[in-house]
Amino acid sequence: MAKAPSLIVAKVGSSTLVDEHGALDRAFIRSLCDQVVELAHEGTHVVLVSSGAAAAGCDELGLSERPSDIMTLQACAAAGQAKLTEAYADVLAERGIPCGQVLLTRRDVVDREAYLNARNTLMRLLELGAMPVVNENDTVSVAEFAFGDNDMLGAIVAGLVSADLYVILSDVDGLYTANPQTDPTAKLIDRVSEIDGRVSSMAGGAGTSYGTGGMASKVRAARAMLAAGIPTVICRGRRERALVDVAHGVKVGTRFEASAKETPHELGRKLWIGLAEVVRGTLVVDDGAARAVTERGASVLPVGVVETRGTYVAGDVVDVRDLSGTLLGRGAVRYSSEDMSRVRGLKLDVIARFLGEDAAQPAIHRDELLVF
Ligand SMILES: Nc1ncnc2c1ncn2[C@@H]1O[C@H](COP(=O)(O)OP(=O)(O)O)[C@@H](O)[C@H]1O
Ligand SMILES: N[C@@H](CCC(=O)OP(=O)(O)O)C(=O)O
Repeated sequence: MAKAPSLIVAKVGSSTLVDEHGALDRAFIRSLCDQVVELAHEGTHVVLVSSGAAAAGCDELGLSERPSDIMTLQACAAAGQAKLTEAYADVLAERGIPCGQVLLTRRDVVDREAYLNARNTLMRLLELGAMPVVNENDTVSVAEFAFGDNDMLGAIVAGLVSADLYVILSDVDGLYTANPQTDPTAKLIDRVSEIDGRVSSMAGGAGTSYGTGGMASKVRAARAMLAAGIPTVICRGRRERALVDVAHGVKVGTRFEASAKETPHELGRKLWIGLAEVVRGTLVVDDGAARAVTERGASVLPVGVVETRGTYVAGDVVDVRDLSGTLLGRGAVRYSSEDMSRVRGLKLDVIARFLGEDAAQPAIHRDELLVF
């Protein structure tokens, strides 16, 4: 029998958290917390990524339907987040478990220091026997800094804490060959080992007015987890004991099994860069550099960079593309765009001679480069 996971990140969607009247479904929250407690007794910790703030806030503020303007939506999220955390905290307290609220934005994972602080907080909460409840900080996240959907936030958190398993609890049994709400012939897929264009094209948008990303965002998150070597299961959250069964290795929903080329631990640092969608520029590399990066996992050296695009500072995330424009990877660049245009095409010893030893660095170090 497979070893029980010691750390699970479980993401639960809005459509699973609210009842048919749009109010928080406390019976569901109780059953979810019961499962978390049962797993804790077995030595499996759970970090919960919970959506539902905007949905709960609509109910709290007396709005009959989900607003479409961003400011009212953010106000709903603020009102609802308080209710949501209170609901988890009350139920967990009855079971003797404290809960800690962690609200993140994409900016937090792009910034290395904030990323480490978030990780330290999550790990410390677990050490202290508390369950972290994570959500996007919707009141400050707008436009480019918004995760937009919590499926990817959950994937980022799973990478952040080097989880053994990522579970997406949704309002559907898993990934079907087509949206089962509109296609009655759609079949459930129980296992996926590679996400190609065929798999991606099966996954459509959200099924209810509460959900935001639909199956498409879950499959994107699963793809990131495959790259990180973290197995991912998408299943129906309301299925009785869904989380416990998945943790026990029962076949439930759709399982995306990682190819495990690299261990999650090794990939943890790179994942935050690869998933950061605030990309400030592009390095175009020659064929030799492209081969070195993709075949040998080498760093990108200035000598292989033929073109730099965009305006960035050292530490920003940039794309790496080959001469035909294919995206090879994404990494944290060590030069500003201004310096990059000076050093591109030069060998490190030449850069050292003209600019000093300290200035002679890889354009992107292999440890800070996620190759796709
Ligand atoms: N191929 C597919 N398989 C399963 N569900 C799909 C598929 N394509 C689209 N969907 C829709 O995705 C929905 C789940 O996503 P979403 O509504 O965002 O839920 P959540 O609130 O759990 O994030 C399903 O209810 C379904 O309507
Ligand atoms: N941060 C938002 C949730 C966004 C989101 O991704 O929702 P869902 O698609 O239901 O997981 C909220 O709490 O309302």
